[in-house]
Order: sequence, then C-alpha cells, then structure tokens
Amino acid sequence: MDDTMNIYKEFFKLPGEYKAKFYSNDINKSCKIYSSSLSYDTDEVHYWRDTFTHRCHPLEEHIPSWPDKPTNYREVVSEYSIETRKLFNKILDMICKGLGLEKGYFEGELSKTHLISVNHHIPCPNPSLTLGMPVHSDPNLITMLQQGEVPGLQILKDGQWIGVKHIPHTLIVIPGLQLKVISNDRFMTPVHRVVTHPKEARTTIGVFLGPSPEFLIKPATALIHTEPVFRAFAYPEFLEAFVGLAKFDAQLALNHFRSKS
Ligand SMILES: O=C(O)CCC(=O)C(=O)O
Ligand SMILES: [Fe+2]
Repeated sequence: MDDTMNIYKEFFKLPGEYKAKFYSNDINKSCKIYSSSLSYDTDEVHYWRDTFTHRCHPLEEHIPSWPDKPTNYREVVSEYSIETRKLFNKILDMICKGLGLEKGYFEGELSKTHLISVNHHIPCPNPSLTLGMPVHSDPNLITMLQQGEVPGLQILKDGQWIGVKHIPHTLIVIPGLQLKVISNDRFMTPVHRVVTHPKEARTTIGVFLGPSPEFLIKPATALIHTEPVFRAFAYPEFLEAFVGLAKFDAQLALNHFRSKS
C-alpha cells in the first residue's frame, strides 16, 4: 500500500511535459489525466483536483498504456491491481452471504471493469471557495479508497457532513449504486464529497469495480419478493442518465430506472 501511494506521489511530481502526454478529456481513452472533471470547458463550477486514471483488468491488455515513470510504476501498480481485485472478490462474497445470493454472484460481467482513479489536490489557498470533489455517490458496483494522511473526505449522514478519519493502512469500502440496484434497494450508497486543504497536498487512490458495458443489470431474482424496484438496463445507459440527466444526483438517476407500478 505504501509503495503504491509513494508511486503516485512521485508520479504527480514528475515534470509537466511528461504528464501532459496523458492529458485528455476523452471518456473513451483508458489511461488519462484530467483536471476538475471530464467536461471542464462546459462546467459552471471547477473542482480543485487532478485525476489520473486507467483500467487494470485484464492486466496484459492495459499495461502497455500505463506510464513507464516512475520506473517501477508498472510493477507496483500491477501487484496492487491483483491484490485489490482479490480483496474485492472476498468482500463481494461476504456481501453475497449477507444478502442470501450464491457465492460468486458478482464475478464475471458484473465486475469486469476494474479501474484505478487517483485524485491529487494541491494545497488550496481558500478552501471556502471550492471543493476537491463534488457531492456524489459512486455509480459503479463497489469502490475501495486508500486515503493518504491529509483529511478531506466527508460523508453525508442525517443531513450533516462527517469527516472520515485517516487510519494508516486501512481501505474504505464504498458500496456503489449498482449494488443498490442489484440488491433490489437493500444496500445504501453513501453520498460523499472532498473538501480542500489550505496547506497540504492530498493524494488518494480509488479502485473502482463496475459492470461490463454490454451486460444487463437488474435486481437479483432471489431478492425480489413482490416486485423488482428497478428495471433492467445496461451500465452505459445508467451513466448517461447519472451524468447528463441527473447531473450526479443519485436519487434522480435511480428514479429514472425505478419500475413503474
Ligand atoms: O478522494 C477521496 O477521498 C474520495 C474520492 C471519491 O469519492 C471518488 O473518487 O469517487
Ligand atoms: Fe466517490
């Protein structure tokens, strides 16, 4: 965990000319760095962050697009990808047990997309003017976050923003909106945001598991007692509604997919 965090801290310190090779707002490009959001030019509000992201699975397919600096980037991040995937599978199997689904229910198409997304926030001279990341819920299946020592993540609970403490060598697990849909509304997906820090730079590593674009997502049959709460959809349709129609408002996006009764 420390090696991976150090790699990313080093990565963000690399000369701008090297990082500029990865700069892109193209949603179809896997390995890219961008500032604020993927729609910087049209957004009314900008966020105080640079994000570096790329796909991690299957490794052999994606490694050639990864950075070759710092020199051990590919080696360290490959191992991190393998280990986080194994941990995700364990957590998802525990979730299956808790929900009463057969072991391995989430394996395969429901968790095919595995990506890393690293947020880097430089110190912000006036944190009251901007957020490091907007208020949102994660749209994917499940997320794992490795936070550095600088605080910033907050979770909305009973109308109040609660800071998430940094505990060294822990990972924060965030159930995404697809888990809510598949569990037929039994899982809750937390609303969260990131505030900026006036003095210190902050780096966090997010690992995101999500469905393959072709697969049809719907509430698990075993969890439907009377009616499915949501209709079936493919993940790109969900993302389009989440980003375009709902502007990252999870409830609005979910309402779009609620079964009509
Ligand atoms: O940086 C953090 O602590 C949170 C990041 C996050 O919520 C996200 O990438 O979806
Ligand atoms: Fe998030």
